[in-house]
Amino acid sequence: MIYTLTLNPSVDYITSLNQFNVGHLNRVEEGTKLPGGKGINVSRLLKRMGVTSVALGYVGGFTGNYIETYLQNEQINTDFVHVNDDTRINVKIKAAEETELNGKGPNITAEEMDLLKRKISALTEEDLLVIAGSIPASLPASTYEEIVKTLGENGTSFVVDAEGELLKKVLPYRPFLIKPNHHELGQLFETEITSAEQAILYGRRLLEMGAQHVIVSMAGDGAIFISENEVYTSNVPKGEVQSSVGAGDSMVAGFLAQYEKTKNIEKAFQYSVASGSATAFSIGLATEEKIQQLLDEVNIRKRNGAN
Ligand SMILES: Nc1ncnc2c1ncn2[C@@H]1O[C@H](COP(=O)(O)OP(=O)(O)O)[C@@H](O)[C@H]1O
Ligand SMILES: O=P(O)(O)OC[C@H]1O[C@](O)(COP(=O)(O)O)[C@@H](O)[C@@H]1O
Repeated sequence: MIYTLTLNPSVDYITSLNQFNVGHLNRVEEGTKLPGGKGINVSRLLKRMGVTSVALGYVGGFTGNYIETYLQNEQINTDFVHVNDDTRINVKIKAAEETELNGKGPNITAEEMDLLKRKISALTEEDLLVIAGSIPASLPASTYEEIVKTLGENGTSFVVDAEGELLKKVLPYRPFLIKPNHHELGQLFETEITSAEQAILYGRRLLEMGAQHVIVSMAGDGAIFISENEVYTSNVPKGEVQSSVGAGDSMVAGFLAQYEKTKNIEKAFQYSVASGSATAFSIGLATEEKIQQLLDEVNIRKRNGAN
C-alpha cells in the first residue's frame, strides 16, 4: 500500500488577479480554496489515477476539518493525528508572477508526535511512504531522519519531496525517489542551476549521497531523471500556466502511479512530466483525462555515456 505523510497540510487559497500591487489593496478576480500540502496532493492525484493510498499527517481546527472532510468526500483513505492548533492556510497569488505565502503550521506536542510515530512503525516492507513538504515549526529538523530510521527497521521504502536539511539528512537512508526542483537542488549545493547539464551534475551528487532515483524539475524548461544506470531528459508540453501549485506533487504521483502499474522507468518519467504540466495548466490538480491528452507531447530522451 502507498501511504503519504503530510506533517504540515494546508488549506490553499489560490487567487488570480491581473496585477498584484504590493502595499496596496488588491481585489481578487477569482479565488479557490483547496486542501493542500504535498503528501495530500499526491494522495488526491493517485486517486484520480486509480491508485489507492492512505494519507497520514496532522490536521487540526476548522481548517483541518475542512481537509479531512474534503478528502473523505473524494473517497481518499485518511488516518490523521488530530492536533489542537489550526492547520495553516497558504495563500497563492497568480498575477504576472506567482507569489506564495506559506504558513508555519500548528504546534505539535510530544504526545502527538508519539501517536504519529506509532502509525509509521506499523508500516511493513509491502508499503511505501511518500514523505512530503515542510514540517511545522515546532518540530526539530531531524524529524524526517527519525521517521526514515523507523522505516529502515521495517524494510519500508520511501520517497521524499522536501527542501534543504530535511532532504539532506534522509539521503543516507536511500530514498527510492526524490524530486527537487532546480532551485531546491541549487540551494543544496549553494549554487544556481541554469542548464540540464548542471542539473545532471548535481543530481548525480544526490545519488552519491544515497538517493536511488532523482527527478529534477525545471518548471517550463523541462525535467531530468537520473539513476545509477540511466539519465533521461524531457521537454514539457506547451500550454498556459493557470497555477503551478501542486505541479511538483503531481510529478511524484504520476511517476509512482505509472511505475506501480508498469515498473517501466521511462514511461513513469513521461507520465510524471505530463502530470506536472497537466496540473500547471489547471487551477487545482490535473484530471486523468488532461494528463492523457498531454502524454504524446512529452518526449523522453535517453542520454548516453557519463553525462
Ligand atoms: N511553464 C510551464 N509549462 C509547462 N509545464 C510546466 C510549467 N511550469 C511547471 N510545469 C510542470 O510542472 C512541473 C513541476 O514544476 P516545478 O516548478 O519545476 O516544480 P515545483 O512545483 O516542485 O516547484 C514541471 O516539471 C512541468 O511538468
Ligand atoms: O510544506 P510546504 O513546503 O510549505 O509546501 C506546501 C505547499 O506545497 C503544495 O503542496 C504545492 O507543492 P508543489 O507546488 O511543490 O507541488 C501546496 O499545496 C502547499 O501549500
